[in-house]
Amino acid sequence: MNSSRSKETDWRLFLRLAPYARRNLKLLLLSMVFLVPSAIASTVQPILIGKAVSLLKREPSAFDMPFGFLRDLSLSQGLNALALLLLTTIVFRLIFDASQGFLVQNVGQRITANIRNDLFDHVTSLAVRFFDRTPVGKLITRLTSDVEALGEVFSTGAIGVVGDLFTMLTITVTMFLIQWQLALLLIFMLIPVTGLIVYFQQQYRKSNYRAREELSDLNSMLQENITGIGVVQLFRREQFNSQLFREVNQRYIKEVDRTIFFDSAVSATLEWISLVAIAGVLGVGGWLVTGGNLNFGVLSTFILFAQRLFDPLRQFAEKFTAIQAGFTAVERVSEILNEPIEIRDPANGQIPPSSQAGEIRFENVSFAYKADEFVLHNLDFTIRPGEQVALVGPTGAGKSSIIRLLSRLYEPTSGRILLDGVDIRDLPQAELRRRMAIILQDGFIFAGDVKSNITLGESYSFEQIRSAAERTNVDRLIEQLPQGYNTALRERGTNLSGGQKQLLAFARAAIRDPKILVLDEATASLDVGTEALIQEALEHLLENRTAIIIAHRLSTIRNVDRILVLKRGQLIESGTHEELLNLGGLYASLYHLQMLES
Ligand SMILES: Nc1ncnc2c1ncn2[C@@H]1O[C@H](COP(=O)(O)OP(=O)(O)OP(=O)(O)O)[C@@H](O)[C@H]1O
Repeated sequence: MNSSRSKETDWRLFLRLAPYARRNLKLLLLSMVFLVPSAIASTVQPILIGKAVSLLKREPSAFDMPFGFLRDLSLSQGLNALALLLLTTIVFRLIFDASQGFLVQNVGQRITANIRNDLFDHVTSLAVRFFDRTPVGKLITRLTSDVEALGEVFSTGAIGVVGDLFTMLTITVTMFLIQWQLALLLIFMLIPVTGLIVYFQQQYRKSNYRAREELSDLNSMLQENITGIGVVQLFRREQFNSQLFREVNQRYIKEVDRTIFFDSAVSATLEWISLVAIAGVLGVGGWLVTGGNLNFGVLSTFILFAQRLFDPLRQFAEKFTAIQAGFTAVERVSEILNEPIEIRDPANGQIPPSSQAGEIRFENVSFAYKADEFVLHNLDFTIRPGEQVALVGPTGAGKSSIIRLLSRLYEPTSGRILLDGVDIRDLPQAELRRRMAIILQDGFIFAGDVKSNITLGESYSFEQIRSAAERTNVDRLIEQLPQGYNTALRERGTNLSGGQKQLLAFARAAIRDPKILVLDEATASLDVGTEALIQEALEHLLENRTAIIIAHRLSTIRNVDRILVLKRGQLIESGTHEELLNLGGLYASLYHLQMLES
C-alpha cells in the first residue's frame, strides 16, 4: 500500500517535470537516441571477444551467422578483423557516450534554470500571509540547494540511467538468443538484487527528505542569527544560540548518516553480487563445457556479460543517490510551486479613471490574521478625496493592519474596501499600488545606488529624481553622501542611518506622484530638525492628495482634517483634534498624557 502510494507520488513528481522537458524536447530526444548505438556497441563487445576465443581454440562457434566473412580468412587475419571491429565499437561508444553526456547536462542546466526562474516568480507573487508562516531560511534552502540537487541529477549523468536500463535489456535479449541456461541463471540473480536495491532506495529517499528538512531548519536558524546579530550580541545570546544550533546540526548529521548508510548498502550489495554472478557462470558454464555442451567462446562471452549486466546496475547505484535526492528536491520544490497565489488580479478588472482623486471607503471590514482571532472589527468609514486623516490608537490597535488591507497585502475576512467606488479586489494590483505610496517606519533599501533606490526599476530621468528629492527636502542630505546620488548602498542599507533610509523613502513616494499617500510612523526615526524639514515638505506633498497618517506623537497630526481613534480593532472616536479634545475620550486622555510628558 505504502509502496504503491510512493510510486504514484513518484509518477506525479515526474509529471511535474514534464512541461520543462517539453520545452527542451528536441535535445532531450536526441540525447536518448544517442543511447541506442552506445548500448548496442556495449552488447557486441563480449560477442567479439567470445568469437576471438573460439577462433584461437579452433572450436565450432555458437555465433557463426554474423561472422560469415571470417571463414575465408587466415587465423591472424581473422583476429585482426575482430580487433578492428572491437576498436570500432569502442570508438562508437566513446563518441556517443560523450555527446550524450554533453547534451543531457546541457538540457539539465536549462531545465534547472527554468525551474529556478519559475520558483522566483511564484514566490514573489505569493501573498504576505505565506511569508508570515514560512521562515526565510526554509525558502532560501528550497530556492538554492534543492534546485541544485535537482541540477545534479543531470550533471552527474544520472539521467543516463535510461541508457543503463536499455543496455541491460539488450544484453538480456542477446543472452537468451545465445544460451538460455546461462541467461536464466544470470536473470535469477538479477531479480532479488533489484528487489533489495528498491528497498534500500526507498529507505534512502525517506532519510534524504528528513535530512533536507533538517537542513532547512539549520538555514533558518543561521539566517535568523545573522539578521539579528546585533540583538544576539547585545543580549549575550551567543552561547545559548550556539547550543541550539549544535542540536539542529546534530539532527541533520544523524539523518545524513542514515542516507550514507543506505547509499553504501546499495554499492556493497552490487559489488558482491557481481562477483557471485561471475562465479556462478564459471561454475555452471564450466560444467557445461566439460560435458561438451558449451564452447570456450560462449563461456568467455557470458563471463563478460555477467560483468556487464551488473555494471549498469552498479552505475545505477552511483547515480541513484543523485536521482533520489533529485526526487526529494522535486517534491520540495513542487510544494512551493503548488502553493496557491491567494491574491490574484481579477479576470476583467475595472480601472476607475486616474483623474479621480482617491476616495477610500471601508464597508464593514473585519479581519483576522489567524482564523477567528479578529484584529479588526466591523470598520466602516469613508475618507473623502483630498482629505487628510490620522489613525490613532494604542500599540496593537490595528492601525498598520488597516494599511495592509488597503494596499491588498492581505484581504479582509469580511466586508469590502472601495477605491473611488470600485472594490479593490476588482482592480489590478499594479494599478491599485500605482495609485498609492506607502512610507513605513523602516525604509527598506536594496543593494544598488541612491538613484536606483528611488526609481526602484522604473524609468525616471535624473532630473525627475532630483526634483522629487528637492520637493521632499531630501536633496541636501543626499548631496552630503560621499558620491551623492551615485553612492552605493549596501543590502538593507547598513551604511545609512535609520533617518537617512526614511528620507529616501519620501523621495521614492514623491517621484511616483500618487493620488493617495500613506505614512505609517514615517517620521518617527527622524531628529526634530530633520522632522521639521520633512514636515514642511510634506505640506506641499500632501496638497490635493488623500492621506492617511499613522502617528504616535499626537502633536504631529494636530492639523489633519479628521482623526480616527482605534482601540482593539474597533473605531471608537472620530473627529477633528478640537472635537476629540472636547469629547474627553481616549484621544483626549492620550493627548493630555503626551503633553504632560513633554
Ligand atoms: N503578521 C501577523 N500575523 C498575526 N498577527 C499579527 C500580524 N501582524 C499583526 N498582528 C496582530 O494584529 C494586531 C494589530 O497589529 P497592527 O500592527 O495592525 O497594530 P498597530 O496598531 O499598527 O500597532 P503599532 O502601533 O504597535 O504599530 C496585533 O495584536 C498583532 O499582534
